[in-house]
Amino acid sequence: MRATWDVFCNVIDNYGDIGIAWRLARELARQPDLDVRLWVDDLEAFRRIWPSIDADRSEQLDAGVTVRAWRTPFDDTAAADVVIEAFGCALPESYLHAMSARASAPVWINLEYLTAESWADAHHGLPSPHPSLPLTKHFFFPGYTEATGGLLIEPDLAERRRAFLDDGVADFWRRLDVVSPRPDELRVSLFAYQNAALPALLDAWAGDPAPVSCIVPEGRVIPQLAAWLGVAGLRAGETHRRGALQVYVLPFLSQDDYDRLLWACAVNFVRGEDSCVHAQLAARPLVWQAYPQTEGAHAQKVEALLARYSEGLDAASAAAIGGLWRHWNGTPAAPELASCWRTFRVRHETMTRHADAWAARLSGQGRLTGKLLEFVEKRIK
Ligand SMILES: Cc1cn([C@H]2C[C@H](O)[C@@H](COP(=O)(O)OP(=O)(O)O[C@H]3O[C@@H](C)[C@H](O)[C@@H](O)[C@H]3O)O2)c(=O)[nH]c1=O
Repeated sequence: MRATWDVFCNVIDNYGDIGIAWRLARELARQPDLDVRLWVDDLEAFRRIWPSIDADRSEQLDAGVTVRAWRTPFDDTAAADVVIEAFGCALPESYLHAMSARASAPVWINLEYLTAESWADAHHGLPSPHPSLPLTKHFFFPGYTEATGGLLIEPDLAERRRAFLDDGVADFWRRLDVVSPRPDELRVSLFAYQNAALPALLDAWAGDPAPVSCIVPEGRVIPQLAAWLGVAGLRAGETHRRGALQVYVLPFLSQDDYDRLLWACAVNFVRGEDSCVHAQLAARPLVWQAYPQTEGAHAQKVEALLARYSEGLDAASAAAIGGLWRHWNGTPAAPELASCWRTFRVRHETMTRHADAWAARLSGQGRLTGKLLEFVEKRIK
């Protein structure tokens, strides 16, 4: 018998909520015997990462997923066998009642934010009974260890990446209207929040002994980049040179094209969660900007992932990557950013080998979709 799954996504800001919910829904829809609906309250944001979405439609089928507009008041609908709320979004009251009216309660899961911190091991899977309805929610923590829910890794990702690297990169640059890299050039992608360290980084790139190309999709970092370049504004399609640095501004890409950008660049500056995971899987060195949290809570997330990621790196490389990550997240670090960049540059090949081994290690461990299916299987009545 086919099982029904409802995934709920409330877009708070940025693209991580919908980016992760969409990857998950697509993966679930690829399983045999699952009917998957994705409820999204901001189809405009969704359309930016997945341009075939029609923001005016209340229901549409895309990539095997039934996409429903999550509106208030909420449409009356039967509750699914499995209900996933992404990142603690509050389910509509009427839907909660539909869940409790079923003969057997659905498996109800709150998909949590990813962290490399060790406490995720102990929190993964914990139940939380609803205060007044006969329903129990379970907390599902993605993570980097066997005890967590794993990472959202598409099973065919490595294969698609290899095929792209063998045969697709030149076409990709052509399609984006960006010249192909010269042999001595370092190509870097930049996806960031506003960042106090950006001017120092751009100075370092402009002063690099070899050419550096920075590929930046339109987004929150653009005003700061324009200020550093000394131009009034920046639009997709513009390119500017300062010293060794060539900047290319791209339109915001589809999620699949953004993955390709991560594969095609030699170094990726990423932010939040989803681009961070997919930059790790791109097997290229990355510099991560965590989503800024009050009281500096993000610094602990950065240190936790850095500790895991740097395992097995030689001391100089670990210091360089650690320095870059800390400067990039506003945490105290020595030496200064330019010096970390120089060391990183010299050790780029070592870092790339390390990134490759790290990606292989991640791909070999438990995947989120598989673990989620197992988790549900044990609880479904
Ligand atoms: C740059 C770019 C990204 N993307 C996609 C990749 C990802 O799926 C998504 C970006 O998501 P993230 O990398 O997670 O970064 P983000 O900053 O957009 O999302 C954040 O939102 C906050 C609310 C969360 O608390 C954070 O943890 C984080 O997830 O956008 C594109 O589709 N096209 C693009 O051009």
